[in-house]
Amino acid sequence: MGHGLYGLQTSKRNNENVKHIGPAYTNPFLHHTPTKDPIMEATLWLLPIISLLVALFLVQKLLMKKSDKFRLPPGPSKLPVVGNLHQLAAKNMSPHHRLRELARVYGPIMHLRLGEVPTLVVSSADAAKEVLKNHDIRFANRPKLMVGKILFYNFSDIGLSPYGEYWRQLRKIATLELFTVKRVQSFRHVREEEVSKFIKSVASEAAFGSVVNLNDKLFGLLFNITSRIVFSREGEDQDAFRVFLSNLVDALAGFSIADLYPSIKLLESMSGFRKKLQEMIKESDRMLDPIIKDHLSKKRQGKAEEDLVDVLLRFQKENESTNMPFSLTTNNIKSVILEIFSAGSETSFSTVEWAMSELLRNPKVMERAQAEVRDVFKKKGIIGESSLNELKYLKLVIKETLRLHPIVPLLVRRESTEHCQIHGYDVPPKTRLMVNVWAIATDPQYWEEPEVFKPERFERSSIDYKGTNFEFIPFGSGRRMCPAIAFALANIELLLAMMLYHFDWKLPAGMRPNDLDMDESFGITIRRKNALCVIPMSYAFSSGM
Ligand code: HEM
Repeated sequence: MGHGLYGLQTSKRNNENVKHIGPAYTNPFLHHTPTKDPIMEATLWLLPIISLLVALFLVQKLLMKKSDKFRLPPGPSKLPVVGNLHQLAAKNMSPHHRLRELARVYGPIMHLRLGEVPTLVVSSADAAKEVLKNHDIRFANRPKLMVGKILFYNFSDIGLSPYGEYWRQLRKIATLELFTVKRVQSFRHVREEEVSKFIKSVASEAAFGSVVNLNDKLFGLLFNITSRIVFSREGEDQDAFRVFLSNLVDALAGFSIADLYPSIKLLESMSGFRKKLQEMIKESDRMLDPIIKDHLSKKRQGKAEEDLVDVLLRFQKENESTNMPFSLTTNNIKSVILEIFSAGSETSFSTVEWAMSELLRNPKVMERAQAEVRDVFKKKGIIGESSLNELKYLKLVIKETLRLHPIVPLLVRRESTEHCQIHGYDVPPKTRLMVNVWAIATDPQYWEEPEVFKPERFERSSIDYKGTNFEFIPFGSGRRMCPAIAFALANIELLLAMMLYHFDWKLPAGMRPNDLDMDESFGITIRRKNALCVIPMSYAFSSGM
């Protein structure tokens, strides 16, 4: 498939030469447009929506008749038009929690209809193996969510692009160029410098016995590391990016009204979702256009160290000059950068925050992990990445964190391309797939005391991150599994090791370990609802380390 399919070159918002002009930047997400006449507006909204819903109901009736001959998986009864949306929204629980509850009633292979979208929800290791291994190719596609169309330049990132030649080529660049172990190692000095700045900043607060908001500090750190790796700059506009990221995560969930009723194109504009995404792409262009321009300028030519934007531009140039059938437009490159940037900061930051939360709630585990880090670093006399391989227990702590808090608990949405049978049930084409990896990783069928944080459970186990042990697949499995595991672990391991080496950590006055809340914010990723606030006490500075 040619790249022309993926670039929206004709549209104004995707004009690669677009420049940010006009007055000083204001964050579009923090402003509301005042409505003129709410009653009139509501009436104008309702009439077409009701007619559309009635039409949709009739179409669904027809479709249901057609699908009678199928043996669909079990699931809760469906209401006209909304399907099972009301059951998913009930109890105000995050989707992965609610889906686990429903799976306990209807079984590990469950059929839902979310709006008009048929959805298969898989909640056991056996069933996950069936869809992600035995039928991997049939579920290797991604649904065409609006966010992919607008924000990722017509699905031209890695994660949302349809299964096909373009994705294959891009995935090859990802695994052979962007996320190789060698590339990850080449950024070691970036991670070490940024983590060292972070440690100093925490130490200065520790000197006063202050309570530190780890959420803010960790986000800032991961944002800086990712900015330097991707485009060799310290992160700018951190606050605006945080809001941007939060909107992006919501949009990726696929729960916007336009994504739930994809056949009603009018809903894209009526719901305001299209407008919001268009504002986001302007914001993204405002951040990325100068970066690309800067990388193309003479200034950067001949720089010894390639960042990820350089790698992508080099690939673009090489393919153009050799007339390869596959090449990348600048919009394609921006789309990949945006994806790496979002995935790179959010996932690692949340994992470290959950790991620290679990360690604070489990002082014995904290003690053992700290003893190991301090022992290894002191013996080797090196505090940094080269000692990480010896931190066996710390690696188990990270595994156990990802078991209880897999950051993408339902995996990134997939969609079936053809009819198939899963454990005797029919799954028609264009069925969306959610694999509840959190429900599987907390299932007593596979895990003893599944709700307890116990890194030792992995001590004599061969379970790894490669996606072949289906009771533990925080990075997914199969063709579309996360290509950046080494990239993610490099950040997480170094950061945690340094935090445990340099500080003892205490909860704010009067709080006992069990008082620390572990509430998740509502959404499609697993994030802490409340910031993690702790008191660091410097440990190692006196020993000159
Ligand atoms: C703790 C950290 C991370 C976790 C838990 C995680 C998890 C995941 C999961 C569950 C998927 C979907 C897999 C599937 O559909 O089977 C995914 C896909 C992806 N991840 Fe990660 N990820 C992490 C870090 C990262 C980082 C740091 C990057 C990039 C710098 C990244 C880039 C991607 C990309 C590009 C895809 C899409 C792959 C495709 O569709 O072919 N991830 N990740």
